[in-house]
Amino acid sequence: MPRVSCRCSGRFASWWPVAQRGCARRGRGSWAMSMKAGTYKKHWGGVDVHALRDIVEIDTVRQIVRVEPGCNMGRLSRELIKKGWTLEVLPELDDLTVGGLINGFGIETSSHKYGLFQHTCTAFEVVLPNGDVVFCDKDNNADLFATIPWSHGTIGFLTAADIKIVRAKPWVKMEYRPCRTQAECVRVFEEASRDNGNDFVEELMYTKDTGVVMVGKMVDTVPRGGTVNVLSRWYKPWFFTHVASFLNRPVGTPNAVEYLPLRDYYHRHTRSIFWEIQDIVPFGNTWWYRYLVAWVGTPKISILKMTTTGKLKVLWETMHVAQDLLVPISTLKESLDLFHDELNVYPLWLCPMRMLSPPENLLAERGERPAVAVLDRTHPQHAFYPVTTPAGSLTPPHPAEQLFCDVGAYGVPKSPKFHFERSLEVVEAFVRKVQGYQALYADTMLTRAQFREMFDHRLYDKVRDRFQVGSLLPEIWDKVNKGARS
Ligand SMILES: NC(=O)C1=CN([C@@H]2O[C@H](COP(=O)(O)OP(=O)(O)OC[C@H]3O[C@@H](n4cnc5c(N)ncnc54)[C@H](OP(=O)(O)O)[C@@H]3O)[C@@H](O)[C@H]2O)C=CC1
Ligand SMILES: C=C(/C=C/[C@@H](C)[C@H]1CC[C@H]2C3=CC=C4C[C@@H](O)CC[C@]4(C)[C@H]3CC[C@]12C)C(C)C
Repeated sequence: MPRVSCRCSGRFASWWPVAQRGCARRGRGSWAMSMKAGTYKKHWGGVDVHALRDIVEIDTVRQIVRVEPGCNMGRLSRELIKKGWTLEVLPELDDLTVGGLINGFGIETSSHKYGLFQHTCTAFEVVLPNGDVVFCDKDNNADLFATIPWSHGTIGFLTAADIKIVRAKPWVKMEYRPCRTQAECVRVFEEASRDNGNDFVEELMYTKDTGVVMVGKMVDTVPRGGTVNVLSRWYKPWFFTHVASFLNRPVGTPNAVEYLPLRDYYHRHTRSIFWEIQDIVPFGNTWWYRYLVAWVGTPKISILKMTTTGKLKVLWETMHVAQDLLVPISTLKESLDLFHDELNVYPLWLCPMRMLSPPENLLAERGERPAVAVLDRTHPQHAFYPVTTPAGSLTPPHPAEQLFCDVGAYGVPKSPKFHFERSLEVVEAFVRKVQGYQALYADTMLTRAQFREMFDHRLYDKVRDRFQVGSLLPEIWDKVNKGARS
């Protein structure tokens, strides 16, 4: 059986005894993007995968990049774009890692075409709790391949992944479409998301009724007279404030168009950590801050995490939310209303994502009728996709429901109703009702039973039994529930 990267496997001989003493975890600790450190990192044995962060190979014939799990998006975008290539889905914060995006979830503004980050992977190399190094793809160990995404390291350690690459063009032609009613915000966003001719689709909602839909296409050149905006320059305003300015244009003026360097586009939210920076450095968008301090760079999330302690930490945990909910697009209006009522946090991030059906062999094994008939097979890249996970949990609730939307709320809620735990429970109950999903980097109040209701564990349980993961590795809920993080 082919292996993705055998050179990693030698390192496990010395790691594994730690895992066998009870449980195992990766060694990234507070460097990780998850909001809080897992307390499991203190109690359970550890396996350090820090050293695995290389780009092993860029195969332009097979259109695959082979990477180790610690490689981050900042590095991948730099190396690939330099060579004229990019990932189908390249999440926007520089420090997000391949391992975290596959074992958790990864999304970007091209997800309306390609699905989640994990859908663009074609093979994984995994070290199982018994020390075996296993290769998996859609034909070999397909069940393992399907269950690694969303499994949060509870089946084994990912040591390498093959990810699809596509040709990159140097510029993104970006059109900003301001919308001034909630109905318009939903309609314009949905129409753009259903159009595969758009390379990138995103919306920032600034109030309940106003938002800017951004539609991007990769292009080779900037036409004469085209407006170029090099977003990464230190003196540029934060991206979300720049986007908000398009709402000030008089109604009826043509939509603004800008040309953004591709890599600047991808990392447009890195400098302002979406918009979290406004609560961390409230004067950070002033001209004097930019000239005196901002040129040094943005504070790293990992550093912020390590330095947020004591009362400040309690404040962040009770007065601030960071939640991403994946909901069927047909429920977008209802979701926006609920978010407004319970949280009233703006800007809100809207990112469309294509929901992909599990492969027929796995559905048949589960005794289910394939929903593939409704997939858009006219596009060659959509002909086959693996199950998302756990256990195909991200299968659309209804075959016709293929488009979902990530609604991201990051900031300090202004709703008078807001109470951290109660509001989170209300929002989670809504997401379960509409058969949506929750991102697990943030807090979840779900009980184990509710969690199993949101994420279908059938294949996941089978795979853990098959590889005798047993008590060597915890279940996902044991790692992500509120009590397991501090
Ligand atoms: N646009 C996007 O998609 C964005 C996504 N995010 C979120 O951030 C997360 C990614 O952040 P990042 O800091 O890279 O990842 P994390 O270190 O936060 O890891 C996320 C999860 O994946 C597990 N994991 C990571 N690497 C491996 C591996 N090699 N083998 C097995 N399990 C692994 C971690 O286990 P353990 O806890 O044991 O280390 C953890 O449970 C995503 O899961 C996503 O939800 C955040 C911002 C933007
Ligand atoms: C998942 C998505 C986006 C998420 C980001 C907005 C959040 C991911 C990690 C979050 C943070 C981690 C740690 C922090 C330290 C604290 O002291 C302050 C807050 C924060 C910086 C926090 C801020 C929000 C995140 C960056 C989408 C794109 C799918």
